[in-house]
Amino acid sequence: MSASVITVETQEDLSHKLIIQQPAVGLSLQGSIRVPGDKSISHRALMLGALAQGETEIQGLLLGEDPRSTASCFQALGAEISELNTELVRIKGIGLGNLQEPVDVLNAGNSGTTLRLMLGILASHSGRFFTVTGDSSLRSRPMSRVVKPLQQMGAQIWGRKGNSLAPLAIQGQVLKPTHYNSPIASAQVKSCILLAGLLTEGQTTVIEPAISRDHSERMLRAFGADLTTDPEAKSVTINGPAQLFGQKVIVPGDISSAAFWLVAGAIVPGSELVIENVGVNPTRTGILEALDLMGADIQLENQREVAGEPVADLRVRSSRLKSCTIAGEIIPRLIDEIPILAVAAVFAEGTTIIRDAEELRVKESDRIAVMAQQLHKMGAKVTELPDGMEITGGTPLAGTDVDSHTDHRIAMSLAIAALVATGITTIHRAEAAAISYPNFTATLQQAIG
Ligand SMILES: O=C(O)C1=C[C@@H](OP(=O)(O)O)[C@@H](O)[C@H](O)C1
Ligand SMILES: C=C(OP(=O)(O)O)C(=O)O
Repeated sequence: MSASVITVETQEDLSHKLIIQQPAVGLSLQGSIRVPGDKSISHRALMLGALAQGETEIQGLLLGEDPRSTASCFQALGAEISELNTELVRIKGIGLGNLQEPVDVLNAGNSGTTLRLMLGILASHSGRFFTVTGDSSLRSRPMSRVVKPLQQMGAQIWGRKGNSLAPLAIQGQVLKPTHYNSPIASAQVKSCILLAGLLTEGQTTVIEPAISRDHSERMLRAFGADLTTDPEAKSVTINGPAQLFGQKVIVPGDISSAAFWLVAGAIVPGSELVIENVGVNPTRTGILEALDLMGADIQLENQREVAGEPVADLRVRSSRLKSCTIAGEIIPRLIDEIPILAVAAVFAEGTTIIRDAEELRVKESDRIAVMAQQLHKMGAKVTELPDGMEITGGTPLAGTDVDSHTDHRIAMSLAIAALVATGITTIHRAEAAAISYPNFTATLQQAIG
């Protein structure tokens, strides 16, 4: 209840310790909050704005570190992007095919989306040479999932471990269209190939095993690309070469960031929170379906469409949760929310089973192993499965030292768990939250009053 429940300590190595102390009288979360702009949409708006002819205006851009990485890469490629110090950003596009050859390595930082989507763009810009890298986490994440289909299109890409790990070198080529049956449901793979198809003459098609987020499809169409989708066949086709024209983009709040407050509101007794202006694109709302299955009390209010994306305010009230099984086609629609869902499961009656989520092992950290270890340290009953977790709820959590492993989603999930743990929880390397949610701690402070 008091502001001193939360303290941030900056360490000598500039990492942050987020210390959360349980007050004598239980805290609850109240009021209305806003979450920052959607990260997936922010990346795409920056990239398409850079590639389009004319000016693009983006309202509500996420000012997190990942979109900053995208912006700096596309500045190095020749786009003029206004400073990322307000959520209103203007871009003077360079026009498709006109990227400059940068004189230095492009650095995607911690962002898989930046690197994988950008690879499709770079590979199709013929006659130019590019080198790309990222931080130590990104340099260990698999790139063959995009390198292989790009090579089928004629791309020339080199890197360590059979061209699968960054740093990568790319010699841009005139590509040929492909009909790609992706073995994984990944919006990054789908988007990479569609972006490579922009400059490629003919029809480039991607088929996915399950539907993944469709922000690229929506935005490519809005910028003028000729794109068709067949939801039954789970396929998308782009007809190239395309022309893109600058647009006004309004970025809704990120449901992946809202997920922390949805779970916090559900598990902290006596809470009632409204999270305003959240994107509720059906390819992203797996978290709402999973929490509904668990008995959470969440209402969608003021549902509307904003610049081609569905948006709503989400009201959550605390309730008793029960276990559920999360597997199959829903996984790509809640993939980034699994760490915080694991926290919800700790407070649910019964055993929650999460399967078919092996993708989590190759995110910013191995999110299965890290969440299982850290929640276990706090006293939770969690068993790692090769492709998920089994979590038996009902054991109270006790505050202790936990570590984000420099993964933003882990840092924030552990902070929410700490709200219902006894004593003091110290989250090491909590600064990672700024990748997708720069004001996370301030909002946490605001919500607990
Ligand atoms: O396309 C995107 O913006 C994203 C797609 C997902 O990754 P995958 O495509 O690897 O599943 C998700 O985990 C990531 O945070 C953002
Ligand atoms: C996996 C994530 O992002 P990316 O793949 O872009 O690094 C995420 O934001 O949880």
